[in-house]
Amino acid sequence: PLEDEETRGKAYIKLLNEKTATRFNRETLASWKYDSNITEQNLEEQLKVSTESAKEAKEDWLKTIKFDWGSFSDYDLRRQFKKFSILGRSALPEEKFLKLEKSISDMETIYSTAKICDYNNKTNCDLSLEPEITDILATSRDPEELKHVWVEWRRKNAPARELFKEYVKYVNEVAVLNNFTSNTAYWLHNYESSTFVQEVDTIWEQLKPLYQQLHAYIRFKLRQRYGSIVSKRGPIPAHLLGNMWAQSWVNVADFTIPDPLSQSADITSEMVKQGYDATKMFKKAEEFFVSLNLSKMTPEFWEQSILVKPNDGRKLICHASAWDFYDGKDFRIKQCTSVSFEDFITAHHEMGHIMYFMQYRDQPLVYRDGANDGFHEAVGDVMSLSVSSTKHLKAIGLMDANTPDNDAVDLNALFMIGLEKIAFLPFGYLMDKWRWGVFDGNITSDDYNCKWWEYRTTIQGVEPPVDRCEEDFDPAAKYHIVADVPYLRYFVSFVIQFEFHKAACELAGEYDPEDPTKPLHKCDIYNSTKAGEKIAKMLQMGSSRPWPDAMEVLTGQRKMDASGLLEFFRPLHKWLEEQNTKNGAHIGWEPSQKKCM
Ligand SMILES: C=C(C[SeH])C(=O)N1CCC[C@H]1C(=O)O
Ligand SMILES: [Zn+2]
Repeated sequence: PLEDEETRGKAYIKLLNEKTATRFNRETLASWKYDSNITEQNLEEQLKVSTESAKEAKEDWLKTIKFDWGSFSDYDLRRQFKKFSILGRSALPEEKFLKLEKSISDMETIYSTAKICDYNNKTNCDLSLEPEITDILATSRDPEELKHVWVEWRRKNAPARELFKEYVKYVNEVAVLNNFTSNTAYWLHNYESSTFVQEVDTIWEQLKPLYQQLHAYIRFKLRQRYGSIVSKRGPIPAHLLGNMWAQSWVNVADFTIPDPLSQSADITSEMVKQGYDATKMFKKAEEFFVSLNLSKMTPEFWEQSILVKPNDGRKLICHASAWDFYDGKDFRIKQCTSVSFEDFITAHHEMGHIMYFMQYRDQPLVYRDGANDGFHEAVGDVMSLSVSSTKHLKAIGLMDANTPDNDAVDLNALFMIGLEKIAFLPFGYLMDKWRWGVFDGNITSDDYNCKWWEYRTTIQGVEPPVDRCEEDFDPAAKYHIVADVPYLRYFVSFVIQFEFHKAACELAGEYDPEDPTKPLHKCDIYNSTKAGEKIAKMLQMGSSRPWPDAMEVLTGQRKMDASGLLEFFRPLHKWLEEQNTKNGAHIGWEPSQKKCM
């Protein structure tokens, strides 16, 4: 009878969680070994472990689906069985499984080992994305050099096109084997809402006016700086925005900041001056979490993490990442850290992942995940919103303590955060919009690249510095595309992190909607154990309940909405509108004149 089966099911799922944690630990150790040291042997070992693991997963899955778990009375038991009943990639027959794993690791290896030649010294062809090319895009003000690195990086990644086509075929097969219509539906089921894409579209429509104001202002300033290569009314040339993907504009702050006279020395030079190194950056990030009464990093974290690019000549994947080894104590970050404010923020971002891993480590394995993927990306960023406030930068000595506490200084700080957060939104939106089109078959391999540029020009308002064609494959210039990492999580994160920040700031007594002397953008939750307590409670839930239940614990709300972000940037929005009116800047952009054949 059912109650015996439900009792048996409880015992079964407990063992399955423990067995799966051990298997995930073995898999993750093999992946770490390859990602942190790209060699044929480490790849072979990694493929062997994941193939072995897939076989075990399938055997377990065949037992799991035998239970009539849908009729169990216990919600939690049903939820665990439901999650385990989705087998994932292990559903593929072995040789296709291997082909899929290999196509992804081959694409990632092209990306992680690609090098280009130096524009100013053609004999040096040893420039990697991190740190060399990233630094050039951040600091060069020579449009020809910027064009060179932009085009060359894409030329070196175009060979991923054929591998990507094969990847699309196999991930769609995995989706169908798991009873999803395509990989799009498989990715979206993480958000447990049949209307999630509509919710995202609605939020983007609410945020577009703010983005258009920032875009108009930045285009005006770039035209002042670079002249007619920046048009008055067209999209912004993507290579001039200080970032390989134009997804963050913080590196053009020096000539666009609202009040240059009130701008303190840029934080990066302060960090260099004060002898910051990678370890100090991560220790500072840990200090922030500990100030909220959240956990310290484990000894294994400091022993096993890779916080600076190894200089022993090895090849590795430098894209920053945080790792859970599913044993409750081994948690690591791999980041090729440069001493810069941008990387200081990323350090907080990655440590936010580690914090989440630690907070939910006592959950059953199947719940050791974000409430949705956006939650996982938001944790560290919530801390960074406080760290980036003038109040905090002064408190940790990265901004001169004598800097006056006035609106001009606060507007500069708000502008800096806007160059990161507002600029990102259309990019965070279009990355998966394009991939959903590809997985659903609406975008065929004949128009991968020109559809990509259609979205980039119409949604993000940026254009390539030179004409493009279908032989190019510009999406592969972005890590997440070649590494099979969904991207909607970052758009979701950039919206909900302001809801979390707003709730945390109220708990910390740092923000009061009725008190104009406590606006949201001046809030710093540092040392607020009250805020920390609620954040911890939300994180401890992992994915044990649908994400609105987790959000409700911290914010009292159950919906993703843009009001927190719009409230945070209200003063900047007003200032941008005034500036654009004063400058007669065109709002929005006309179609690009660049070709894509
Ligand atoms: C830092 C990470 C590792 Se989860 C990252 O990929 N991010 C963080 C912000 C957006 C996205 C990107 O770099 O494109
Ligand atoms: Zn992340």
